Amino acid sequence: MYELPAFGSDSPIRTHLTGYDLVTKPMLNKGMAFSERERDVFRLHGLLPPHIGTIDEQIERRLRVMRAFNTDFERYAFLRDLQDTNETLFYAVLIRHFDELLPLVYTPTVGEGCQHFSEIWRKPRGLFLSYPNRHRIREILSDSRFDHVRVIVVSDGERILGLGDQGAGGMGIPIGKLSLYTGCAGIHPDLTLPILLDVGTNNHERLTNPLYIGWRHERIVGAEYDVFVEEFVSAVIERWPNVLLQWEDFAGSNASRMLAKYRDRLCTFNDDIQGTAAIAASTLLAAINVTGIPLTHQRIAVLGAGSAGCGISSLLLRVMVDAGLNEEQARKAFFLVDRNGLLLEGMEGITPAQTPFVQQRDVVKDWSLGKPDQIGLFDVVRNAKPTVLIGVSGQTGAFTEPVVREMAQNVERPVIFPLSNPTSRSEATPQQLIEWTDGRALIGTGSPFAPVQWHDRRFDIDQTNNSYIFPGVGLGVLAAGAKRVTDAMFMVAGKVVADMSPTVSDPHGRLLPPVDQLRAVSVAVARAVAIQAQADGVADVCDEATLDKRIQAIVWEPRYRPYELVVA
Ligand SMILES: NC(=O)C1=CN([C@@H]2O[C@H](COP(=O)(O)OP(=O)(O)OC[C@H]3O[C@@H](n4cnc5c(N)ncnc54)[C@H](O)[C@@H]3O)[C@@H](O)[C@H]2O)C=CC1
Ligand SMILES: CC(=O)C(=O)O
Ligand SMILES: [Mg+2]
Repeated sequence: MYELPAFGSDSPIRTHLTGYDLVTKPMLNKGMAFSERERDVFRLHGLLPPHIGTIDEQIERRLRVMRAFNTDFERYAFLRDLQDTNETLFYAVLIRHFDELLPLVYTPTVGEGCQHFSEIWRKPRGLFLSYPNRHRIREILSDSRFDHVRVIVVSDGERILGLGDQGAGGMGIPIGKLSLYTGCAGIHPDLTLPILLDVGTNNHERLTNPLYIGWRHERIVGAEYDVFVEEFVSAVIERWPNVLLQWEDFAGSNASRMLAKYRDRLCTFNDDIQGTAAIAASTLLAAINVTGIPLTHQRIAVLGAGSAGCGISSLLLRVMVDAGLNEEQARKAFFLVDRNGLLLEGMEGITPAQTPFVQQRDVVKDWSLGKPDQIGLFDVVRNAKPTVLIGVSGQTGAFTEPVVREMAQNVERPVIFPLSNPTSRSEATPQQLIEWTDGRALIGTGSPFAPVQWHDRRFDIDQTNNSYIFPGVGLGVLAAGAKRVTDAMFMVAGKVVADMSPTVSDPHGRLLPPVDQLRAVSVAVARAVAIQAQADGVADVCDEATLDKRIQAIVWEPRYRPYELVVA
């Protein structure tokens, strides 16, 4: 149909598509920017209005239309449509206006996008692998349109951000994540494939919505679920032996089980566990530049001991061990609080991922508690006096005023990360945290928040989101030709972002580079990840200059190339 050019280059794209077939192909459509000569050669006269435009003009036109909508959800739907109509233009707008567009194509608005996915579905993008089609997975993947695929993001829609089970509507997340692979790391859209494993939904609203696009069935679970996922993964390995497979927004134990099961069989990682951990570490390391309290002296309370909570704790534990603590000392610094309170030895239902972080009963025996039979977050804050408080519970407002004020009494600069998404699920708002700590809190949020004005000071709010990590990890994996993804690759990714923190040179600076620098961040992450992949023996070794060339050769810029007609 058309040949992918070397991505970094402006060499012509060769295609045999003409006329309507050309302008309706999102990856080739240039709208009114087709030149006079191209209109002659590709028989576009009449299909397009006579005006010949530029991409800059198109960006302005689209922005004007987008801004005229009343709601962000309408803007989301508009941008999804643009992506499915003219992909180059979609990315050109995104990259030039990251600040404005990231919250629309990603969190928080993508959450609404998933909730209302069935109402706005218009054109195929990615693959829905539905349980009733389980015998056809290989056939579906075999389509030649997917020959170039190098990165897959897959979800089963069960834990979409903090919004719970969205069934097939969860497809909005793989689409959004892969938009960031292209937007932040320049991975060409044709190398990416969003996949939704449609194994049913337990969301009653979705099941009873006549417009619901998914398989109308309660979720399959247990052995049937595992066999289905196995069928999917083995078909993926067969079709693309070197693909990078990212697991996203799987619920509860499925996330860690699937990662453990497949991480040695293909090049794969779980973003909620590993990507989140890396950016939480970056933000904490940046905060340490401000507080001066070394990592080895930090006490860390985590609300929500699920995928993200355990992933963050595991990586921070490793970083603490690297900083000089032994493992036993480091474990004592973690206080993980889940639905039933602080994780304690002997508690029922402790998962394998939580096991390293259960506290000894001895530690809490003299604590003063609100209720004798359960140790809640307030009790932890009062007694353990954490220096860091991280929220990955999906529970709106769980960082209450008493909790935050108590923490601020014990710590000069409380480090507080309400990481749950979307905005409506945040454990506290930055405004609250600043007020309750008299402006002393160092804050990282999962979703974007506007700057906070407090007395005569303005606080920029940093977005502690895995979007700083996964696009660069993907680019690094591709550039290195890595066969597996190691934990150390996430560790270095986290450290690189910390090294780019404005706090390295300015203790009053913001914690993270602003999101409009995500392209530079992703390239730096990619470089470090690729070098680590080589050091870990999961990629062939090459010198750094070669690596840089490979990264440059992959990074695609959204601009129009000239076209050449291939006569069949
Ligand atoms: N900022 C970021 O980059 C990321 C943010 N997240 C957010 O973190 C949240 C959790 O994600 P996962 O860990 O993947 O989900 P998960 O479902 O694996 O874990 C959530 C945990 O919170 C616990 N929980 C629920 N209610 C609670 C309560 N009242 N008190 C204490 N614990 C409670 C659950 O029992 C569960 O263990 C979501 O809102 C998600 O959007 C997740 C990944 C990345
Ligand atoms: C950011 C992300 O991956 C989540 O909230 O699940
Ligand atoms: Mg996620």
